[in-house]
Amino acid sequence: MILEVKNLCVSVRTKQGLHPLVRDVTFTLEKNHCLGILGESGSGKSITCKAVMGLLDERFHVEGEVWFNGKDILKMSPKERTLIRGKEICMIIQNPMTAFNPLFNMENQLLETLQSHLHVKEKKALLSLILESFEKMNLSDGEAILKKYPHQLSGGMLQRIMIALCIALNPSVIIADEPTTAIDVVNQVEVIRELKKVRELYHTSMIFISHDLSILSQISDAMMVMHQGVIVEKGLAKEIIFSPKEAPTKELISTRLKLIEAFRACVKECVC
Ligand SMILES: Nc1ncnc2c1ncn2[C@@H]1O[C@H](COP(=O)(O)OP(=O)(O)OP(=O)(O)O)[C@@H](O)[C@H]1O
Repeated sequence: MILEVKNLCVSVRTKQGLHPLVRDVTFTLEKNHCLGILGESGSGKSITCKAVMGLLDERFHVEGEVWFNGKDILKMSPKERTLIRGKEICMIIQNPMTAFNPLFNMENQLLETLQSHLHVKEKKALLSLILESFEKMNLSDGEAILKKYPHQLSGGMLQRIMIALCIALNPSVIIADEPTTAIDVVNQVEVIRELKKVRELYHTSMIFISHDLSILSQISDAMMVMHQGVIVEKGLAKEIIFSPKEAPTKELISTRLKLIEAFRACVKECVC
């Protein structure tokens, strides 16, 4: 096991006191496995992962344990956490447009990120590492990409650049928080394909968050379902998909199936 989360509780401070957002979340991430976190919007998926990474600010009250390499991330100093983030645990966020600074070209910001995490100053070595990672992500003409600013690249392209950056950092764990939500369906397929490739090439352990069961089913080994801030079901991905036990899981699966059936009927009507 590479990551163990025990009894994680997250509350937000309000004028009326602490308001609970996530309660008693316990799970493990096995080495070289992908854990899919499924749940409707607002069920607590992102807050859970941000808490795991120690990314929540002082407005939030976090309790529990997050064990990584024999150390509890929640007990670490901010400096120790910064050393783990990026180098050991990388996060791919929902909207790639907000992940990059619009004022700098890709070369400047990718170099800066790699320099700060890898402690390598030599620009030439880092640039070749970036270009190598671009190639692995099927991003052709890497040199031209590096000269571009974020607004000159599509969402799908930026998401693949973010994955390439993760590859260059070679972390033990990647947390992908709805990485396909903000991009079109063609790019969604490509991003999933690239993330699967990362797992095959680097044996990276992964947490993949989504409200879309069809996407999760393509990449997850294990799955846990969240509903209103708690885990309602967890197990092997196949078990959850083929024999869901809890009402929120059944609801998510039947809604997805209804959408697929409605789309099929629509296509059939148009073709006939
Ligand atoms: N900054 C914040 N301040 C207060 N409450 C928040 C904040 N961010 C999230 N929440 C609340 O925490 C709960 C869980 O939100 P979270 O973002 O984890 O949901 P999610 O399952 O990731 O949903 P989505 O798929 O829409 O991203 C929600 O009720 C949300 O309103």
